[in-house]
Amino acid sequence: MSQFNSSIALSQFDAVLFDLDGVITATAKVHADCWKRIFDGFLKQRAEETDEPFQPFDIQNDYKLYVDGKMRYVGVQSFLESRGIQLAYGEPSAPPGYDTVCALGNFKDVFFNEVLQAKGIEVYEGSLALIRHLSDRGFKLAVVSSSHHCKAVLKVAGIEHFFAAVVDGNLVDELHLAGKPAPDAFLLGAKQLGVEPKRTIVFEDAISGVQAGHDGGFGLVVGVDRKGDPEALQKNGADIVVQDLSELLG
Ligand SMILES: O=P(O)(O)OC[C@H]1O[C@@H](O)[C@H](O)[C@@H](O)[C@@H]1O
Repeated sequence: MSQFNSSIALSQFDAVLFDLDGVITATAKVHADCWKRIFDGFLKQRAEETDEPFQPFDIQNDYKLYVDGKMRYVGVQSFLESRGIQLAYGEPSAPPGYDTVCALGNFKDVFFNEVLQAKGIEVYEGSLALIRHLSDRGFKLAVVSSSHHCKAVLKVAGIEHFFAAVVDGNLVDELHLAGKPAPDAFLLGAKQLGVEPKRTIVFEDAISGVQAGHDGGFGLVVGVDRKGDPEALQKNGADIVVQDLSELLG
């Protein structure tokens, strides 16, 4: 029997669904930094207008709990709600700005594109090694990400050929699916691969992502702890937690 590591038998599974940002590529940090930049600008302006103290966006807390893994505008809404701030939703076509949920999300996207252009994309070595290992052994692989940049990131990283299906933010929008923490995007990934959720492994670094994997009834949800908080992933649905995917190569 082929072993994943001492406790996971590969023969129990046919497929693997990977989140992108923070699991395959180091782009979770880029997203988090860009969100901080945009929310801090917004919160500073609001503090001046309302005479209330400026309480900055905290990546460790605010990003992790309210934004990480979620669809762009859902993340904005979720964070604003946590601060008791009401803002009109606006239109996805809105120019970047601070006046609506969509404008804030679009503003962040401007920064994200700039940083990506300037810094490029880092693929985690351990993730690439595991992807190669699974691909060589005939596993069906897919990427399931909330990001609209998912396909571009996979392409620039030169790894798109490993994946038989990609469910990204564009497809979630197009099909009007509920984004993570709802399991719909992962379930669509499994459907596109033609596999049973029970025989599929999910890899996720976000709280919203392990919740989605758990609620989708997947055979194994692996939490990838890039933020030094394995308990948060375990509490929200991860069956096991690793620091790096290379740990599963045994
Ligand atoms: O704005 P995008 O690129 O569509 O990304 C949406 C979300 O994608 C997720 O993968 C990230 O964890 C979030 O930080 C990000 O907000």
